[in-house]
Amino acid sequence: MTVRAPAKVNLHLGVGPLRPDGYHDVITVLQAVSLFDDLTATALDPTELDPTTLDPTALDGVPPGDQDGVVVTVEVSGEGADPTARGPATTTPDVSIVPTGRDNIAVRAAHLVAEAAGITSERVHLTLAKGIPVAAGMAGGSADAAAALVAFDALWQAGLDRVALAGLAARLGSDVPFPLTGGTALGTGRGEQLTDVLATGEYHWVFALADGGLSTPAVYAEFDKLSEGRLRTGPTPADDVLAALRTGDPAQLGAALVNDLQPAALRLRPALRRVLETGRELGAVGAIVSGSGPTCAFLAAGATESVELAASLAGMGVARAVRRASGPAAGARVLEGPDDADGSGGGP
Ligand SMILES: C[C@](O)(CO)[C@H](O)COP(=O)(O)OP(=O)(O)OC[C@H]1O[C@@H](n2ccc(N)nc2=O)[C@H](O)[C@@H]1O
Ligand SMILES: Nc1ncnc2c1ncn2[C@@H]1O[C@H](COP(=O)(O)OP(=O)(O)OP(=O)(O)O)[C@@H](O)[C@H]1O
Repeated sequence: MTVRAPAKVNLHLGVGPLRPDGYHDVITVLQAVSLFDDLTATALDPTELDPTTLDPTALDGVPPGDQDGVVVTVEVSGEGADPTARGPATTTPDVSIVPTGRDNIAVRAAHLVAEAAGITSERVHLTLAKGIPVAAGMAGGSADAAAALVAFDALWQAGLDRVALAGLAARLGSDVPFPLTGGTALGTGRGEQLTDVLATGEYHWVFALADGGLSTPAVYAEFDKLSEGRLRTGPTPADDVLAALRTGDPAQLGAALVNDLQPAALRLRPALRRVLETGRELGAVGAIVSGSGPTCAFLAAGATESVELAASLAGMGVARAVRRASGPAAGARVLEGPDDADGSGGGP
């Protein structure tokens, strides 16, 4: 079974002061965009993990005590696939590499579904075909976690409803509930409490991907440093973005984009300033760091303009890669088969 889940961009990210629990209250407007991760879950015969025949790397990261119960192995391709995965261990942790053991967020999602469904012994192999850049502020891990919740709920016939899935999602991360639903939504609390917003129109985005990732906690910590000594009340409300979304006018939305984490991301990655300026000079109607960065998101006036903007940005050589996407995109859903590779659900 394959489940496809979308990336996100924060159209508004208002951040309040640090809370006692280590999180920040936020008011955010999230839009799902058409960059996807595809998660394929294949149930294995338990003998396929027989220790005498098993690939010795298949249980990497699985504590010995857990190897008789629910075992989920992971293989990654695309963005974040570790070229040295089978080579010697390195000492420098790289946030832009996707882990394949128990710390992969999709595996953590599988264990939560197993717990909720009373599953104690299953073997499943996951392949993650990642189109969403890693540690890039586009919620790629969260998309995989959402996809895993949907996949394991179906595979193990757990019968979890949307509310139950959203509850498990919030336990996995603040960004995880959103890719379950997709579209455009308002997030409050630490970002996990979602409500629908009235949005019209289709928006054409260009994303400038950066070399290496940025750690979300590090960016929030930098935000705290920058806020020191300033009187901060709650997070800034999203009124301008919400009003722009009702009009469907990209220029109005572009002018209303807000990201309170942007100064922190720019402090950690000063080179992003130049990327944002370049996009603006090339005619983007909006330019912003996506979430905790380091991806820069540019809103184009329309589809044609986005093609031109992407080509020009790529030509300027300011980014590792440039991707076009449109929003809002659908939330996590099962692909019906090979004919559904475009994610349309196989409908007419
Ligand atoms: C930057 C955003 O992507 C914007 O949507 C999110 O706020 C981050 O969401 P996420 O990656 O799912 O983050 P979580 O896994 O929940 O939290 C990771 C860490 O980020 C920081 N964090 C996250 C969310 C939040 N509202 N306040 C925080 O301070 C905390 O240090 C936390 O320990
Ligand atoms: N399935 C996964 N895909 C990507 N990263 C994962 C996954 N599982 C665990 N991780 C780890 O999570 C970290 C954050 O990766 P992710 O791609 O979700 O970042 P992000 O897009 O910046 O997150 P967000 O926008 O939600 O703050 C990475 O450093 C990575 O090592």
